[in-house]
Amino acid sequence: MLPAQEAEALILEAVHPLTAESDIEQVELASCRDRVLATPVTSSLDFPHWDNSAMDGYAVRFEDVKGCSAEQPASLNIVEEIPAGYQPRKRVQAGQAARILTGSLMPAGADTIVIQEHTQRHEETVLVLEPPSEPKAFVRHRGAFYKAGNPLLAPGIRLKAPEIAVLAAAQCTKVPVFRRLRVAILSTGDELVSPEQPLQPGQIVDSNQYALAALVAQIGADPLLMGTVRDNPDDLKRAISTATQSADVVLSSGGVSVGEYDYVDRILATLGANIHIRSVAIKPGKPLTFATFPHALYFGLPGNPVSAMVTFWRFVQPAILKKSGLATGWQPTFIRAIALHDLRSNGQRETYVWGTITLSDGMYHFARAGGDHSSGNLINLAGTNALGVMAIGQTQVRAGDSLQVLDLHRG
Ligand SMILES: Nc1nc2c(c(=O)[nH]1)N[C@H]1C(S)=C(S)[C@@H](COP(=O)(O)OP(=O)(O)OC[C@H]3O[C@@H](n4cnc5c(N)ncnc54)[C@H](O)[C@@H]3O)O[C@H]1N2
Ligand code: MOO
Ligand SMILES: [Mg+2]
Repeated sequence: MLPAQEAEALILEAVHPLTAESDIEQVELASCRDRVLATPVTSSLDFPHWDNSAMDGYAVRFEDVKGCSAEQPASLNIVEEIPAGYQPRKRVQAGQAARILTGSLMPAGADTIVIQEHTQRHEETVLVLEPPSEPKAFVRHRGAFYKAGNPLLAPGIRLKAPEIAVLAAAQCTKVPVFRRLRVAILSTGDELVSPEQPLQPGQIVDSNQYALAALVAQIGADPLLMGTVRDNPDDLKRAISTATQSADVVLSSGGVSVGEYDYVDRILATLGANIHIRSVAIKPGKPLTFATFPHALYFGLPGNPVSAMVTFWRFVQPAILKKSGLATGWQPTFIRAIALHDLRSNGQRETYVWGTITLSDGMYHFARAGGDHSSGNLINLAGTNALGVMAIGQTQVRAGDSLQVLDLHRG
């Protein structure tokens, strides 16, 4: 049994992110949300594109207003009004000002903005009652935010609202992103039926297929639902072989423990897979298989519903995120929280306790889910958003103690 951290390192080491030209596709700007940028983006535009005003007020020469006060205001003649989108035609000379609105182009001759609140308007004259704090006050200068030709966005970032705003402003209408990974999902077990089938004694519904498909889609990959496979070596061999040829990552659930119908590892071996991991010292999730084929990663997840999801969150999700081309941020998010209940473990494996984190007074608190913490109990996993972690050798956490928590940030 490998310690969890060693298993994680071994898995991430075996994951090679998408890089190839053939893995890049161009998507419309309006459809690029949550995709991973594949190539650097630069712009031929400066940001701001022109010197412009940050405030509604008057464009002036600092020289003309620097000594003014309410008692001795500077009186300036207004030569022009510059609303947004208008190209100024007049040069501001000594004793003159231009009326200007936020975002509008600075007129030639002016170097400073006086905000409207510091002025009094009398028809075509403006009195400046308070000098600007410094020359160039409230002027946004061309290129101050970004100079044309420099790197604008780096590859490997997830495109969210701020990055999409940058792409739009840079007129990048077709966005180069990595293709979505294909993740094949198959469930193994003679006892499994689909949700619409009537249940006979001994049968249960294949819930893992749906849970895993949701988890895969939630991190931006495409789930391929391959259905259920009987505990029969020939069927299983055919299904695994097909899955590894049609996907980047294959997830099976069930059939990885020590029973005589647990065929997955044996079949992986006969198909020539390189089996790196057969079990990990975590609870739930001990019988986790990780193997590699030349063009696919294979995770044989345990069949118990909670074990399948815990091993997904702890090991599969970081691997898929790394493989998808993300440059950072694929590691699981562990935070510190105060336990609201006593937690127990036999200390033999790293133990994951499901529950809920809430933030109050700037501190996270972890409440253990009520009910049975069996890895077969999918009922009380619903509504949780975090896993409390107890290290190997740690047999209890007392209410009020701080503990490490895996944040599942399920939104
Ligand atoms: N003698 C031992 N027995 C077991 C060990 C062990 O070390 N020695 N490990 C236990 C642990 S831990 C786990 S976890 C399970 C893992 O078993 P498998 O991965 O082989 O899975 P199955 O035996 O096929 O099924 C286990 C359990 O999960 C249910 N299941 C399976 N697939 C699904 C599905 N798609 N949807 C919902 N539920 C599913 C299945 O009906 C079983 O109840 O092994 C322990 N045994
Ligand atoms: O993975 Mo098992 O009990 O550790 O569910
Ligand atoms: Mg089994």
